[in-house]
Amino acid sequence: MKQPIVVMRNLSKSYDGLPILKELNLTIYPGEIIGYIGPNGAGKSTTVKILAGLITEFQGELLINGISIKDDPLAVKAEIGYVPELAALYEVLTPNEYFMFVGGLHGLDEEVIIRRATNFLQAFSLSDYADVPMDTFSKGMRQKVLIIAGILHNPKILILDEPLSGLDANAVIVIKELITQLATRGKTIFYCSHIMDVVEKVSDRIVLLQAGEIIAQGTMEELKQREGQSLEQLFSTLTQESQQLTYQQDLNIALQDFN
Ligand SMILES: Nc1ncnc2c1ncn2[C@@H]1O[C@H](COP(=O)(O)OP(=O)(O)OP(=O)(O)O)[C@@H](O)[C@H]1O
Repeated sequence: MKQPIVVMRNLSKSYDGLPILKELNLTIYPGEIIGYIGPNGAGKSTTVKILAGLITEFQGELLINGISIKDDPLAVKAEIGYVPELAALYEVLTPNEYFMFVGGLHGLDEEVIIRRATNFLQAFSLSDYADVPMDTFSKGMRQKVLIIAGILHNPKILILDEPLSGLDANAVIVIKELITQLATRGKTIFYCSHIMDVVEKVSDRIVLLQAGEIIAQGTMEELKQREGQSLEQLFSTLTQESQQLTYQQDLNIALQDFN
């Protein structure tokens, strides 16, 4: 049996006494693609910020590659690549300048940074923009740059928060393939999203989060067998049915003058 790469034990987080994450228990193995799913406000981003070492105040235990993030945050951060959902980019820089900056923070040699950046820019059809300031870039182009920056240091764990937002169909295919290929090479992918069809296609295991609690997890097949429904229906049943009804009623009221 492989050693787990991530172990969460009773991981909890509160803000002003309000519980946001409630005793999460999760064990993840190298090469797994985890689809981390939940409605807005469920606590997905809070979980990944803890995983990425950005939130250090929490209860419970988090081990990355056997090391407690509380004991050695720097060692843990070196193993993690994080692509946030709404990331700020230094727009005055070109992609190459940005990669030199990010790679430098990770202590990579210039030559390694240039080789990896050049190859990924080529794979993402961005070679022509390698030396163009990013303030003119589309949302999708920026997202590609952020993803490359997240993997430049060859992390064992890649955390992607809504990675496909703003990407066109071709880019989605490339990113999906990238995720699969990284997992084949033993990397662990922690993929947060509410876009069911993509998660269904790429994930080995789906973890459903609702109001800070893991309410179901398993492979797509296991979840389907369990409920006999598609993941989207299951997700709706498990997390959103009552909200959805309220929302439909509210929308009908809001639209009553629009006939
Ligand atoms: N710094 C903070 N202070 C107080 N409350 C916070 C803070 N950060 C997050 N929260 C609250 O924690 C809850 C979970 O937020 P989080 O961003 O983790 O959810 P999410 O599942 O990522 O949602 P989304 O899909 O909308 O990104 C929300 O109710 C949010 O208001």
